[in-house]
Amino acid sequence: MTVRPVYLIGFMGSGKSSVGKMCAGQLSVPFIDTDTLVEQKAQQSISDIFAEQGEDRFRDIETAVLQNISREPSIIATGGGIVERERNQKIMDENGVVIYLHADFATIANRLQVDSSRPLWNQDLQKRHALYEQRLPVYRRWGQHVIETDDKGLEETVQTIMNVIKQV
Ligand SMILES: Nc1ncnc2c1ncn2[C@@H]1O[C@H](COP(=O)(O)OP(=O)(O)OP(=O)(O)O)[C@@H](O)[C@H]1O
Ligand SMILES: O=C(O)C1=C[C@@H](O)[C@@H](O)[C@H](O)C1
Ligand SMILES: [Mg+2]
Repeated sequence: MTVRPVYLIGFMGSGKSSVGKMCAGQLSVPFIDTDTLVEQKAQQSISDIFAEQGEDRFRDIETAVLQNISREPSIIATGGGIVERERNQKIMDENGVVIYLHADFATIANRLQVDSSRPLWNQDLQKRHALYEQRLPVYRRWGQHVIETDDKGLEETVQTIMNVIKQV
């Protein structure tokens, strides 16, 4: 495997946390989730941070935790909005390999239909869709590798990521 961290990027529900954890297990490297680090740093859930401190403050904490993650080999699941701050691209590009997990909006809507822990998913359909459309080109630009997940289950997505990692 690459001697550098692997950063998974993609929209909410693209599978970064679930497949990231599985990949790290197979590779016996640490699994790191920026959302978890943000919650630990703020001592609050993501929903509470958004409600009480606002999205801008959430983004500040997110960039700070991204910057501070060890540069040892690991699998890092980023938050879906990591592309909201330009600086995050520089941090990831300089330190590791960036893999974009793509899923169509319909696939995501299907995966997240019962979810209420994501404040930006928990808004009306038009806004969610606009957010998706706005971010899509950014994920594609930032991803050094792109993995299509629509027609893949968790296991198959993990195997595809492993194949990419073997080659970098
Ligand atoms: N390829 C897949 N096949 C089937 N289910 C999937 C797939 N990828 C993700 N899921 C399901 O979608 C849900 C959300 O996945 P996950 O939490 O990993 O997304 P995420 O990219 O980490 O989202 P966020 O940006 O909000 O952290 C989970 O229930 C997960 O099991
Ligand atoms: O897409 C987003 O902006 C977010 C995705 C989640 O991973 C969390 O980071 C939070 O809910 C915001
Ligand atoms: Mg996640």
